[in-house]
Order: sequence, then C-alpha cells, then structure tokens
Amino acid sequence: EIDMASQKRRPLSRLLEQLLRNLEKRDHHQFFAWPVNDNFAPNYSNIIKRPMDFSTIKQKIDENGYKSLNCFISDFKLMCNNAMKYNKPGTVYHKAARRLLHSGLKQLTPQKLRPLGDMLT
Ligand SMILES: COc1ccc(OC)c(-c2cc(C(C)=O)n3cccnc23)c1
Repeated sequence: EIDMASQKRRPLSRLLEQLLRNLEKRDHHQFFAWPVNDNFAPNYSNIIKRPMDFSTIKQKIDENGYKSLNCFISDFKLMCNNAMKYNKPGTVYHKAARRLLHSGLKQLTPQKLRPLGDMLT
C-alpha cells in the first residue's frame, strides 16, 4: 500500500502519473489498458517476450519502479512495439499502436517536458 504522503514527496511519480493519464486518454478503445489475454490473441505469450500495458505501468509508478523518465518512456514504446510486432499491419491494433506511439511521443519531447521538468528540480 503506497501512502499518499510519500507519493507527494516523489516528484518523479507525480510527473509520471500525469504523463500516463495523458497517454491513456489517447487509447480510446482501451486496447492498451490491460495485459493482452492469450485467449483473444492466440500464441501471444510465445511471440511477445516482454508484455506491457498501461495498468502495469501504473502499478510500476505506484511501486516507485521507475528510476527515470526514460525508463517510463521505454515501457511505453515497448507496449506499442509489442502491438506492432504481434498484429499485422492494417489491423485495428497495429494502426492504434502506431498512432498511439507517434502521438504519445510528441507529448514526451524535451520541449513539452521542460516546463514540467522545472517542477522536478
Ligand atoms: C476487442 O477488445 C479488446 C479489449 C482489450 C484488449 O486488450 C487489452 C484487446 C486487444 C489488445 C491487443 C493488442 C494491444 O495487441 N489485442 C490483440 C489481439 C486481440 N485483442 C487485443 C481487445
């Protein structure tokens, strides 16, 4: 159980929570909200060695599992790239992943992050 007080003290966690909310709202169909289930995606766990989804990222933030912004961005990219690896181009999932990756990364550029970064120092 993560006490709120320590959460307040951790500026990185607060920044990552904010960035995560911003990324999640771009996933309109919630295809990335939960781990992909092998029952709906045949052979998924054999093809995708490191599954990732927004709920797992959220849990990792709460457990203070990200030591840097770059580690958070890496998991976001992993999640999108998994979907572009498993799902064929042209599928709704591949297109959603490509779109999420590009629109998400635009929010994670230094220009966009600098004002938030000042909050960290
Ligand atoms: C159709 O409704 C849902 C609901 C939740 C999903 O993943 C959390 C998915 C889903 C998400 C994915 C991904 C992200 O590869 N996927 C691949 C094959 C079959 N289903 C999915 C689809």
